[in-house]
Amino acid sequence: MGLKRIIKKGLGLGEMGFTKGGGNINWFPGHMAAATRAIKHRLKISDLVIEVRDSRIPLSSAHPGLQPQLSAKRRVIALNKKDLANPNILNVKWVRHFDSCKQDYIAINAHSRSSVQKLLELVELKLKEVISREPTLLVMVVGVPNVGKSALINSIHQIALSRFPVQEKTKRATVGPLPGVTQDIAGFKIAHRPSIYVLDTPGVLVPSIPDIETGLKLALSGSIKDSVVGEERIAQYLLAVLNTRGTPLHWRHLNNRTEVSQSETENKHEYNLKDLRPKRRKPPNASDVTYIEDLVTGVQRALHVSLSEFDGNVEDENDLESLIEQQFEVLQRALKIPHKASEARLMVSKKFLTLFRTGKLGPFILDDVPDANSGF
Ligand SMILES: Nc1nc2c(ncn2[C@@H]2O[C@H](COP(=O)(O)OP(=O)(O)OP(=O)(O)O)[C@@H](O)[C@H]2O)c(=O)[nH]1
Repeated sequence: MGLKRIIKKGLGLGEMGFTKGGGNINWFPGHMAAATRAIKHRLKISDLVIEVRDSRIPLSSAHPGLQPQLSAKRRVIALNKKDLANPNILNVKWVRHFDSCKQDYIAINAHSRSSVQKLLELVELKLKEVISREPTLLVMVVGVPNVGKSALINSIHQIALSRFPVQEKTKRATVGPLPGVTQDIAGFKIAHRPSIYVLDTPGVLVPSIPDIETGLKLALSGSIKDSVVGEERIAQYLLAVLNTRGTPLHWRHLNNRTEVSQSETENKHEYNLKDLRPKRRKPPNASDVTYIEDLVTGVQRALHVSLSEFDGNVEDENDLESLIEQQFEVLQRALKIPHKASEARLMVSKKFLTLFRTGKLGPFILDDVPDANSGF
């Protein structure tokens, strides 16, 4: 298939931070090895683990190496960032998959209080149905980088404060999970009788990369730093995925607003796409929103036209490569990147990735649902 081949050929196997075939990655900082040992220790003393994964990559954001320890524990998989994942695929195919594995899971948005509350209800249910006499139960949050562990723990903290305001004075409760031994572990109290604490420090798992495509998916979702793989390769991969799935062919809903507001936006080349990130205090103003909407429409229109007019075969690696090359050029115009910019290709890649990662190009799930019984 064109996508698989282009990943190996066009994306420069071996030049990336991956070893051949995927394998270990050479960017893994030494201090994370110590962190992994600490996670194993905290896992031992926890009564339940919330394994956070990215809904866009429900399998690639798992950590196969730690799965034996995780599945030996009471575990709830929190498929976070559900707002960025295709709801039809998530709520039907993936739900069926996790059900068939008999694995407790819940799709959440870590920024949404009601969503996190539902997760906590499931956690309490799982703990209380088995343990009622323990005075203190511990819940640990783990996951690979950038899946939203801190966002989740912040939301849990807010909910904990509303349930047990006394925490406000002490901020954090130190709990002694083993009889007679007080451990220096801090958590937020979320339930009483038995007391349930969620540890305030998440366990950061090292992403596992069994093959190059998994590495690219992790990079696209932000679990591996862009600099390890290179923005251009990640953008190439994204274009390969979009084209082989025929996604741009669905972008027919294009209106004429881009032309209408072209003059308004032409002078705003310096607008920073970082401003797309949600801001609490200063939401983007109306003209910024219009600018982003026009940019998205322009990008979708450019990809729609280039794919629908393409007379090659996207399953053929050479054809797919030449289509992607053309698309880099049309994207440069759509993203209003000055033609002579020496770093144009890098700028195109960065802006295009930002649009995808913030969900502006629509919800997406990159992993395919595995065959029955192939694990989770
Ligand atoms: N759209 C969306 N973004 C989210 C969600 N949860 C977290 N994020 C964003 O994802 C990014 C990473 O979130 P963090 O909470 O820092 O992720 P983390 O797992 O703690 O990351 P590390 O500290 O690298 O291990 C941030 O920009 C969050 O705002 C979610 O449910 N939806």
